Amino acid sequence: MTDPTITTAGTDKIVISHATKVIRRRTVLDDVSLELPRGDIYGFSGINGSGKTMLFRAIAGLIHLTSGTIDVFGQRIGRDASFPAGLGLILENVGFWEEYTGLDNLRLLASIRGAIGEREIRAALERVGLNPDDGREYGAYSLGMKQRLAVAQAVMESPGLLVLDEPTNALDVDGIALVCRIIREERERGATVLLACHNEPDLEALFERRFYMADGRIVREG
Ligand SMILES: Nc1ncnc2c1ncn2[C@@H]1O[C@H](COP(=O)(O)OP(=O)(O)OP(=O)(O)O)[C@@H](O)[C@H]1O
Repeated sequence: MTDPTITTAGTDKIVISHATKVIRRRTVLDDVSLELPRGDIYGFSGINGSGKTMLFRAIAGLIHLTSGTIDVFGQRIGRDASFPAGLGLILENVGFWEEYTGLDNLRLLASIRGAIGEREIRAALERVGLNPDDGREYGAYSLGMKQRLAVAQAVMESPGLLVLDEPTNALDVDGIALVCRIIREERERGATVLLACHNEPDLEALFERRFYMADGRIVREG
């Protein structure tokens, strides 16, 4: 029998309805409503503090909305699921273990879901140009290597939804081109991609729809 608490409408889209978040009497997300069909690359632009990261945190289930709802492919976040099933995430301040190598970091993260094994983990590292057998600890990585590892962990489980907040931070020209290629490949695989960035023409060229945010609101599309 179908569980009546599971939302079945909109299984092929992300539906954000009047999403509002107030933190210490400041409205940081203000009545955001969007429908994002599965399978496209959606870009979010806006000045610092306009609410892109807050929106991404809400979609990822990392913050609870003050009011409004977010349904990801038919699952209401915070009710049917704590976070979207099959989520790959890059957000600032999402940490790795400093004293472990990149490979050991990914092994630990992969062990949470148990969905992939050693072969996929190594392939994810190679895909972002990191050597799986590099013995250095994460704490000794350069900023660009750290960002590459963040991309590897986001894509390693072939997620259905990629939420990428400034995924090319700290990357050189080659790194940016590589991440753009990976995002394009992920989209071709069928992933839906939400992407926030600042003046990154290479990333912006990937956007299929683009939303501008200001003061916690979507102010325009285009
Ligand atoms: N933990 C917090 N407590 C209170 N306010 C916060 C917190 N985190 C963010 N904010 C506020 O929420 C608003 C939206 O911030 P957010 O990080 O979503 O912006 P952004 O568009 O991602 O900016 P950036 O381009 O700098 O990453 C800002 O005014 C910020 O000061």
